[in-house]
Amino acid sequence: MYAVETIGLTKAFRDKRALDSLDMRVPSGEIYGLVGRNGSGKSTAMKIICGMMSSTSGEVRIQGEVMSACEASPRLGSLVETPGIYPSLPAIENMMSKALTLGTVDARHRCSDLLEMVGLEPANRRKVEQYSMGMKQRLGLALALLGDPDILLLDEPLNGLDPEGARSIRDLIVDLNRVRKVTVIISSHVLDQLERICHRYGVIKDGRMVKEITSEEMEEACRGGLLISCSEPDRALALFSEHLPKMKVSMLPDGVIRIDGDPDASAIGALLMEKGISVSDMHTAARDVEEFFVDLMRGKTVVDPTCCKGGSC
Ligand SMILES: Nc1ncnc2c1ncn2[C@@H]1O[C@H](COP(=O)(O)OP(=O)(O)OP(=O)(O)O)[C@@H](O)[C@H]1O
Repeated sequence: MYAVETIGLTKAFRDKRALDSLDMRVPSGEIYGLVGRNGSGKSTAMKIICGMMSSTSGEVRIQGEVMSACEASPRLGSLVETPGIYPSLPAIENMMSKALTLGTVDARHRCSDLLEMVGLEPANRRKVEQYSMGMKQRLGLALALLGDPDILLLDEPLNGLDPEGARSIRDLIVDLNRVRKVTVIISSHVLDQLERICHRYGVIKDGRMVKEITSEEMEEACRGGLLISCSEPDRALALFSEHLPKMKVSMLPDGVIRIDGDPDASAIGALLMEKGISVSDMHTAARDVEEFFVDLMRGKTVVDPTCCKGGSC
């Protein structure tokens, strides 16, 4: 059973399909990065999953249970768009207001604990309108955690944060996942931020899921391969196709041959020598992770189906 699953989720705004039969599967206990270019449908998916918006068709399941339109699961906390913050109140009063709505037991203690956990001072009487972007994000996170959710939905929580602020929010997310076993769905187009914390990624384009991929599969796909410059690249390419049928071999525009994955360089060198092809250069090179995602977001199929176990890549 998945923590969150969408099946054929579709959202049409007049002439625009923001989501087009989106299938998304988020296993329990993972940090899932929702990746896509601007306008690809990330926020729309988040809003429908957390019950802020209805879908045109399709299904959302939270922990296996089918959700009705605009129904908010009590097991889910969210930080999507501007959270329900009252700017003229201090953080603790904002927390108390939501705690009262939720009927939180021992509310003041719980609110103070959560504010401390996200790095805000519960006794600070400053109005939230005077807070920095990072402080508001922290408050939004504390509010999302008030119902003690199993699942946390965070739409661009690192937006506008300086490197230190982003790192502390990232640390907090990792901590919630590791210690409290909270499943986290986080959207961002700051790829290197996600790369540090996610177990799995869903890459969406034009409202459709292009690929769901684990971080291990991504590492494998980006591990790169062997780049070979030799005297007769065309003959070498034919040779590799014959002798290395399971390897993905391609010729780059400059005539360099690339063998993906982790081929045995010395055996390849020996094969070329045996066939009288001289090698001027041979080295391994990794594929850039950002480039990998950008290719996926553009809809390019960049993952070699032979590189992953189990066929899920
Ligand atoms: N209320 C709306 N009315 C009309 N079109 C909308 C509405 N909300 C979103 N859209 C359109 O749906 C598409 C998906 O938008 P969405 O905000 O979900 O994308 P996103 O991936 O979150 O983008 P970003 O990274 O810029 O936040 C966009 O083309 C957007 O213009």
